[in-house]
Amino acid sequence: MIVYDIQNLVKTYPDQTQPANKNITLQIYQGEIFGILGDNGAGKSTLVRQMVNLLTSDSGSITLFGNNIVAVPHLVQMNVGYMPQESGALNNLTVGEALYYTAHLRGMSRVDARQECNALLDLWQIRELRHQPSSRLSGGQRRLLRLAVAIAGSPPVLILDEPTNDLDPQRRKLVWDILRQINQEQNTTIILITHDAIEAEKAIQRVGIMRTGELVAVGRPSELKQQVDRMLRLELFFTPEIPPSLPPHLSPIALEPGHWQVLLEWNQVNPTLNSLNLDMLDDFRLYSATLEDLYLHYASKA
Ligand SMILES: Nc1ncnc2c1ncn2[C@@H]1O[C@H](COP(=O)(O)OP(=O)(O)OP(=O)(O)O)[C@@H](O)[C@H]1O
Repeated sequence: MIVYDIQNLVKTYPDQTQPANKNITLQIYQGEIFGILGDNGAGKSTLVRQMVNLLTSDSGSITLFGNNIVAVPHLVQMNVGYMPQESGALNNLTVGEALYYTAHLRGMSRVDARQECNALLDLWQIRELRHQPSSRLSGGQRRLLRLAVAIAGSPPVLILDEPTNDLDPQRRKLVWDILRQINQEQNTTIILITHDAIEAEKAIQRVGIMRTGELVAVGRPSELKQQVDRMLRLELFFTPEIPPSLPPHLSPIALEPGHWQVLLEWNQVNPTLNSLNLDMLDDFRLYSATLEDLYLHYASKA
């Protein structure tokens, strides 16, 4: 069953010359975890903000469960738990109040909303913050509260804009575990934007990769990886001022100053290694492809 049907979506911000989204067509199916990956400024947040009706589109259409989201009031509010990337305070509500009122507004009785609040405090391991005003939380604590608010009342769809930002490794794992759990137990459809490609690989079932406002690849990671799977990732570490010379047909991706990545066919490995002046390198490593390589492959193609 199709949950979201997005057709030919275009959005240009008033003061911009280039569109932030160019003709995006995408279907999201019930019960899937769909990851949106892409570089900074690729148009990911713009896309999801249109999907939750916070931003109007210039043209194109979005339906949710078969109804146009602009034409049917409250459709998004009743069905979608949205966590924006920016996480300001929730109107000075305490943590417990934010969870209780959200669950109640999403249709739960007062008694059920109180139970939901308690369950969420335990699930997200934030019980000790129950009476704390949300304005006095740390960035990571606020992120967990925002996630808990998004899932309060068990909406059938979640849209999460960078759910693991600001979190330490232990809490990142908690987030991925909980998302997998509610997806499996409640068949919740989860759409998430992430830069956490390595962790996302364990959870997401389909991925859409965006580049300069366009969806450049959509599919299961395993399908998309067939393009790069036969490839190996060579990482080169060197003094930033003295980059190594590579055979001309290879284009390195600069991960940071003095750290390059090159995707190689198997038969290119030996000639490439032989061509390198190892005295000029601090180190090199060779890996098989991951979702992160897939993302770099599609997102950074010229
Ligand atoms: N409110 C705005 N007004 C004008 N331009 C905007 C606005 N928000 C975003 N943009 C521009 O639209 C483009 C897409 O931005 P968007 O925030 O959707 O990217 P993103 O993929 O979510 O990036 P990031 O990973 O950095 O969050 C960028 O060029 C950005 O500068």
